Amino acid sequence: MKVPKLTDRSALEPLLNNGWALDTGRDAITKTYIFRNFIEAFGFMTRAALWAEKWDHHPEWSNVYKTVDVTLTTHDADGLTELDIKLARKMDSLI
Ligand SMILES: C[C@H](O)[C@H](O)[C@H]1CNC2=NC(N)=NC(=O)C2=N1
Repeated sequence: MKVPKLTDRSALEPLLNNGWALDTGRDAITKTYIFRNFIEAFGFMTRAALWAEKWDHHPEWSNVYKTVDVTLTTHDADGLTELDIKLARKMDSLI
């Protein structure tokens, strides 16, 4: 299903004030989460994965020990959409 690109960029503002940054190379947002240990990091990924699957919207992410690097963008739209805002907010609520 096609989703429209984000036109109201003001929706990004609260996220950019909460650790998210605009990717320099493309229309995406990124955040690095650092947890106390691997189990906390992996627990976060597990919880986020369930929402990603439920919403059929998936992060690009990697994990090294207690660090999780996340990039959100909508591949179908080749850029940011409401789905990325929604998933970013959800991820922030899961830490
Ligand atoms: C077929 C399936 O619905 C699509 O491939 C979904 C899956 N997850 C997705 N995740 C993200 N981030 N962007 C997409 O465009 C996307 N598309």
